[in-house]
Amino acid sequence: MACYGSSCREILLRTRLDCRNLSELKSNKAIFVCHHAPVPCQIWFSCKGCLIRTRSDEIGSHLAGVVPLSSKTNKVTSFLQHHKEDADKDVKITVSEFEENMVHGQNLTHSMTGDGSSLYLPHSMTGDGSSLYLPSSSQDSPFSSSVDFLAEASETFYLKEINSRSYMEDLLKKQRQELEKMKNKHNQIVKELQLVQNQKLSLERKFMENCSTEEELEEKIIQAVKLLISFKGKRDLLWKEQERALRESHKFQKMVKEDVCAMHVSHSFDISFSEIIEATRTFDPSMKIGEGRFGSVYKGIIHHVKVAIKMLPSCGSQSDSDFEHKAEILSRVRHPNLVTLLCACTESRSLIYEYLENGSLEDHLAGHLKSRSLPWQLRLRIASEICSALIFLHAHKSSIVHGNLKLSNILLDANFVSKISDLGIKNFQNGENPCGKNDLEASIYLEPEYVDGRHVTESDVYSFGIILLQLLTARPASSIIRDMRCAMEVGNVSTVLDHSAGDWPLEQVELLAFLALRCCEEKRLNQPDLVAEVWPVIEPMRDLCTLSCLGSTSSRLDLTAQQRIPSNFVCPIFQEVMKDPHIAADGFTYEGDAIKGWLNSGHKTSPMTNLQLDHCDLLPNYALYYAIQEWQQRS
Ligand SMILES: Nc1ncnc2c1ncn2[C@@H]1O[C@H](COP(=O)(O)OP(=O)(O)OP(=O)(O)O)[C@@H](O)[C@H]1O
Repeated sequence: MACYGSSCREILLRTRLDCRNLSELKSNKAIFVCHHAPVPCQIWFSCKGCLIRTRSDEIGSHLAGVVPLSSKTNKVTSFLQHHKEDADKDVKITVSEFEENMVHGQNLTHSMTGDGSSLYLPHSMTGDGSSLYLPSSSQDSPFSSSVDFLAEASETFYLKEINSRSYMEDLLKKQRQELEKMKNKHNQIVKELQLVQNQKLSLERKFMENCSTEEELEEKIIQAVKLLISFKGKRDLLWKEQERALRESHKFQKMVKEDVCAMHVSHSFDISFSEIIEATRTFDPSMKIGEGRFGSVYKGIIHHVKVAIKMLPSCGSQSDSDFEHKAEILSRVRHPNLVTLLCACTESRSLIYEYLENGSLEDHLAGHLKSRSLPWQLRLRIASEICSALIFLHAHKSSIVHGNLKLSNILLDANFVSKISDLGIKNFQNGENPCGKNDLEASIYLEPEYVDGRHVTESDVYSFGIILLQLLTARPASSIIRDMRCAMEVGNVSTVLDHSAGDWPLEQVELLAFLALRCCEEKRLNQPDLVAEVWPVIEPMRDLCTLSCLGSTSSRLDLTAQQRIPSNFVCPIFQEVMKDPHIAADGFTYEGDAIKGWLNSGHKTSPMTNLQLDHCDLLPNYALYYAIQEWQQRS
């Protein structure tokens, strides 16, 4: 028997009895209990089911009372169950219990627990205050019965313990499984947490990057805004400068117009010879443009206007008034595609024309100029312009016939707008006809029926046919009709085309070639009518060219003329870029003021074709207006 510290509120009783020596108690506790328990208490010491000693052996007392075990069974069992913690462990009786039993003089029964340990049972446990009788090892001794009972109880207890243990083990197993699950879950959560932390880190990194990008962008925005502000300032300045320049330009244009008007109004050849000398720097060779059958041509500036001065040879019998009169009549014939006769100098028999900067069609098609070859779009447009001018002339009340139409007389202005020159020049020749058969070059353009020396409109149609063929082929006029006819017969116009003009639209080309050959018919009667047959074919081609030029930024026409003013932006009457374009009944677009002025002055015909207008209504051409605006902003 062992006792753990007196401060401990419980006494652990354990009997370690040596069965080999039954006469002596070895356990100090047992000895203590034996000595200190109240005398009336009966104490049995047992070991492994054997009664080894009673206190009577020690103190010579005898049993105070024997209580039959059977009547006490329940209470003992419950006591045992109550106090037994584990079969292998000690049985505990609290000090208070023990002392109480000691104080009240209750008997303690020291009983076996089945494993050799001993137990004191207070008498109170028997329920009636009598002490527990534990029979001896003999069959019928009370101690022996007690041991059986204890064994039985222990067995029951053991079984219950086993059940409880298996239950506990199951429980434990489940709890372990739960724990395992929890662990797995925990691990999973830890992993997820790790993942989230990684994501958080990368997000933080991105956030930092974004922050720095944002700062950079902000910086850039600030710089861009500063730039914008400075650009706006510059733009405002430029606008002001542009306005000022425009005002000056308008002023200048007004001056020029006034000068030109002054020339027109006078119509009296008030250009003196000294002015001609001044303009030509005394006929400086560097001012000479060329020499024709009707005289030399010089360039010069008169009244701020660039002009071409044609010095006619002295006209013999032709009087000054005759010269002046003829010049005056010619100067009144105005068309956008006719070179305008501005004034004349009777003194020197000079005719002063508007100056066209881009030379003649002959120069371009014969490759005399170093500039690029004319693209097909421009050639088709030129064809329509010449046709338009001829229709205008032929529709004139006196039916004006040019009579000297050829490539060298088709001039191109700064915008590559074509104009027919030398109109009526033959009227200044006395008697002799400069376009006689002896002039080989000029004769090629003459119709075969030209025999009587009298030109008729059909002569111009024939010449126009030759010019059309030359525009298509750029071949010499001498063999051009034959060449084209051959090509048409074998159905291969392409072989005679001038491919330096680009990819011709063959469908249109064939139409035009067919029309040109009809113009070149030997019999006048077989020639087509310009208004009824030629114009309806050529006009759509002109529109096609305009679309093609506008649509294709890479076209060669653009290369040559885009930097210049697009011809359709220029008013055919004012010859200026239009500010307020209006479409008239003839389908042409004019500057609003120009066409209104034309109509208000009593004209009922088209300024372009001289044909009667169906009506005098005008329609604003907004599409062209916006195109001009856009172009002006770009350039
Ligand atoms: N208004 C003009 N602007 C610019 N150049 C012109 C003008 N008129 C004529 N020329 C140029 O002057 C040159 C001579 O022209 P001109 O009309 O006198 O002779 P031609 O047309 O060559 O032959 P022809 O005398 O048979 O008509 C040509 O090269 C022509 O391009």
